[in-house]
Amino acid sequence: MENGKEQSGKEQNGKGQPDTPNKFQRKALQVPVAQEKALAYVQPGETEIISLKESDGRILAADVIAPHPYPAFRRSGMDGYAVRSEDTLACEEGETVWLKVVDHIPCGYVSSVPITEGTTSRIMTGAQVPDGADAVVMLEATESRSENGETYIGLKRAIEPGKNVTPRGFELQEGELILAKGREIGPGEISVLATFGVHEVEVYRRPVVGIFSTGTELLDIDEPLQPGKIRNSNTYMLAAQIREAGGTPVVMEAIPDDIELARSKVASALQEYDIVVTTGGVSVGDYDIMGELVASGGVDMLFNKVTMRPGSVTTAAVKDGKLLFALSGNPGACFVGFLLFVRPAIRKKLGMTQLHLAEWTAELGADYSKVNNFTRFVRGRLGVREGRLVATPAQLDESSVMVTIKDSECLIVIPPELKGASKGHPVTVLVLPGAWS
Ligand SMILES: Nc1nc2c(c(=O)[nH]1)N[C@H]1C(S)=C(S)[C@@H](COP(=O)(O)OP(=O)(O)OC[C@H]3O[C@@H](n4cnc5c(N)ncnc54)[C@H](O)[C@@H]3O)O[C@H]1N2
Ligand code: MOO
Ligand SMILES: [Mg+2]
Repeated sequence: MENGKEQSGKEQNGKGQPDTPNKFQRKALQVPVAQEKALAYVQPGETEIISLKESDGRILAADVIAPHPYPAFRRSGMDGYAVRSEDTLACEEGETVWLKVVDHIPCGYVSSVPITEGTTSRIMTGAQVPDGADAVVMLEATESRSENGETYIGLKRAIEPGKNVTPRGFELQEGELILAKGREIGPGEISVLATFGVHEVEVYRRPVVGIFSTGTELLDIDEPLQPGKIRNSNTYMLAAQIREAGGTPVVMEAIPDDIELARSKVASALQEYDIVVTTGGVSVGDYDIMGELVASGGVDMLFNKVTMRPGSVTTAAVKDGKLLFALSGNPGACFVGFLLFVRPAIRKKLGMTQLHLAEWTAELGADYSKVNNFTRFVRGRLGVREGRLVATPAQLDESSVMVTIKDSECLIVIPPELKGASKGHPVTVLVLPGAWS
């Protein structure tokens, strides 16, 4: 049963918990409106300077400009001989052109012998092409002979100017923008930064995100199962999601459904961490303390209902400019609530520009019949059929269902006006982090 906890809560209501009169009246915001409302409180955070060696996955906080051209010198693309192309023109008349070898140029060595008419230097891939030469002939295209202690190489084919020579600045010119602020550092970025000797980088500090779950039913993951109780999976799922988003999770102990305990925990967490995320207790049940906490002052509520499923009860508040996201306890809703609201906030704090999940268009892989007044974000798999992207909804996609989260590659967006959708219908999909990338 999807909302079992609220039902048991109601049974216990007989023990005398009065209902708060207006706690059921919530104004539902559209997802983009709610997202913007929360994101308005987020500014890119502080920056720090770290070693490039440790920078994988971090976000650049400043533009990086090329301090020199790259390549910085004319570079040979082959093992062979550096020549003046005009010396090889005679090959066009069928002659073998013989050139005297005047130097031997390994990588890292700069020849002081310029190439003049009738001469050549043996050169290796990656070495600086000597002055005077404008092409490199591959070793395989040459023959050699020795005469009076000198080596000559013979060429049978003319070579065009520039052949096998990478010009200075071919990849980047001095002063060109290498990487813009807001860029995530990955292997390619590390390669380019290392090339330019940028051994330290200014990056945004990872936002520290405090997490705690609420629920008297929660056991920690190392505890044996007890009647009526469940293990706390949301906290650890969220910690992983926070890490993926670029934040540093701080796992706090779960608390029972005690509003005063939650209040003090929220207050101290908001002082200590950049963002606070809770799960559970945001609906209208008797023990849904987070909904009540947010509505009862101490923090400014931004919203407590969003026109989405799962996660309709996703709640957000702000205190001294810091965001509190109170996500649903239902694992599916917690997962989606994080992706739509918390992840973009972490990414904005990190100075990233692409805050939201990538949006693609796909064909629905199976009929989807559930109708709702709210936009559904249905867990699904992505595949390609006859060259077209296909998104297939999970068999079990209820908010309370945990097990299909692990199989999801996207969230299929089913707006209410579709009234369900049949197989083949074009749908927007939000691609989950890590899926297909
Ligand atoms: N009368 C109504 N009942 C419900 C409504 C409603 O509008 N009216 N909304 C439903 C929707 S939608 C959702 S979603 C849930 C939201 O529930 P809460 O956010 O209040 O969460 P809880 O009541 O604390 O728990 C719900 C469910 O999730 C389990 N849970 C909680 N924390 C964790 C955790 N850390 N790890 C794993 N699972 C967790 C909990 O045991 C419950 O089964 O309310 C509906 N009801
Ligand atoms: O918040 Mo609930 O099912 O809409 O997931
Ligand atoms: Mg509840």
